[in-house]
Amino acid sequence: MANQFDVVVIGAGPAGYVCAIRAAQLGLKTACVEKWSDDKGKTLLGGTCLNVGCIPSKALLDSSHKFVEAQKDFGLHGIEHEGVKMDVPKMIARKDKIVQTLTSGVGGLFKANGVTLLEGAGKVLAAKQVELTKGDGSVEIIETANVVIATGSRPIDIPPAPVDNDLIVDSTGALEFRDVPKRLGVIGAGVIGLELGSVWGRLGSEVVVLEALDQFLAAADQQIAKESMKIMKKQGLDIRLGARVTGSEIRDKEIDVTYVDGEGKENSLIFDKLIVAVGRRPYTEGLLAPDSGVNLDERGFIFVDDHCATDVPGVYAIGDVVRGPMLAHKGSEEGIMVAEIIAGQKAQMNYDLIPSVIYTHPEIAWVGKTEEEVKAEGNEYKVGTFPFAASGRALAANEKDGMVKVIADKATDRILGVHVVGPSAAELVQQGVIAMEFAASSEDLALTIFSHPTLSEALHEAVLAVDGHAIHIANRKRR
Ligand SMILES: NC(=O)c1ccc[n+]([C@@H]2O[C@H](COP(=O)([O-])OP(=O)(O)OC[C@H]3O[C@@H](n4cnc5c(N)ncnc54)[C@H](O)[C@@H]3O)[C@@H](O)[C@H]2O)c1
Repeated sequence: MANQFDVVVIGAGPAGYVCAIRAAQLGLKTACVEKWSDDKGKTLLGGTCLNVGCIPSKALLDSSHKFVEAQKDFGLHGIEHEGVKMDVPKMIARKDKIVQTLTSGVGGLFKANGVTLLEGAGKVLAAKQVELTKGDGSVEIIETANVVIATGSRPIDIPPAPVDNDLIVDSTGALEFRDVPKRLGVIGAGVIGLELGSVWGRLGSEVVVLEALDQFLAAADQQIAKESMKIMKKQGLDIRLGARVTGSEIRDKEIDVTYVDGEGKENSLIFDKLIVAVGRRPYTEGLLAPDSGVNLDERGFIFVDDHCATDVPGVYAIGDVVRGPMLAHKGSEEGIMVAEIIAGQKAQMNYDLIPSVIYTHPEIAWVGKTEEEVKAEGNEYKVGTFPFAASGRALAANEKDGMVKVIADKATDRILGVHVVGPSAAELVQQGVIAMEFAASSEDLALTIFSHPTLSEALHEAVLAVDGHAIHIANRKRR
């Protein structure tokens, strides 16, 4: 039978929908399969990121930040106010409206680019056929020259704290609280735990974050992690490291959580709500027929090479369902790479320069290597740092917490890593991503003119500090 499509993408999250749009742009006859629907049966596009992840959490982070500013910071500016209150259902409704606008926007982009939306669950069969099971239970077999799997990830459940979607919730449930819990427990001081803990903490919850590891933000540069921990504790987040949750019991609308601390002592805490944010796992349930030929790795991710090709020629996998950081922008770039490869281009992606961001306030962001990684590699390196407390623009904005840190190779001066905790860290690190993508040295950035007064000047000062030339701080004496 002739192929109905050149490409069938399974999953319409930021990896899948971007791949489908790029494939269609390149003249490939493209379909995208999506099974997620709302309670009225309407298909929801955009995946975790748009529906229950990046976008709704940022909406709540922005609302809760404005609330804190109004409550605590307006007075500093001489803005008189009293009785600032938060209408939680209104905040949630604003978030829902943003999500709805963006998800329907993806549908509009599919139409504009000629991507066919196939509503239902996709399954990869042998010989690259895709089985589509629709909402009414009917099944259709789709013939295609290429398949791209982009089915994403799911929150991990842990036996000591099973999610009941009432008192114990995952990251999705934590976006839907109708009022502010008085005592909020969070299991996991990862990205989700810190972001959602911040939202509800700012609105008035007493937040305790229980983290099994002894180290805070183990993947981040540890100087930045320590600075971040200090700032978050100052904001009132009670972060307990080395705290391994061993059990939970629901009694009378309360959760009694037990955890073992660093000394091996058992402790217990009572919460009104508990968020479980202990990581995500690849979502492959019901996806692969036994004879599909697509293999998983030992951790359950779809096994792919550097170009996202699976073991079956013409079948690719991208995004959270394959190795690498579970980040929307990583999945989207993989989607573009794969669409271009299918179209016959020689596309590749630079996995060394994927930026990471934690959208707390201030934000924590980085790209490239941490000082710990550079040290472990044994190469000589230079470090420049600059605190926001010495930035005029940061002081004017009442944003003096945090710092910029730049690491450069001692011999070549090439920038190896840019790490920021502070105001607009995500945007500042993006400048580092661009510089590193062009293999810049710290001197290249030092010779660049930065507008005054901007937060970006903190990055300029940090690269100047790499060679002891910072102007607005005392440089460390060179030995
Ligand atoms: N801003 C962003 O880019 C963003 C936002 C949200 C999610 N994400 C991605 O989604 C994925 C999931 O996020 P996450 O925060 O759930 O995972 P994570 O892996 O970032 O953090 C989970 C944390 O939970 C801890 N943990 C595990 N079991 C525990 C236990 N029994 N008791 C106490 N602590 C325990 C782990 O040590 C870890 O520090 C990540 O890959 C993340 O990068 C990214």
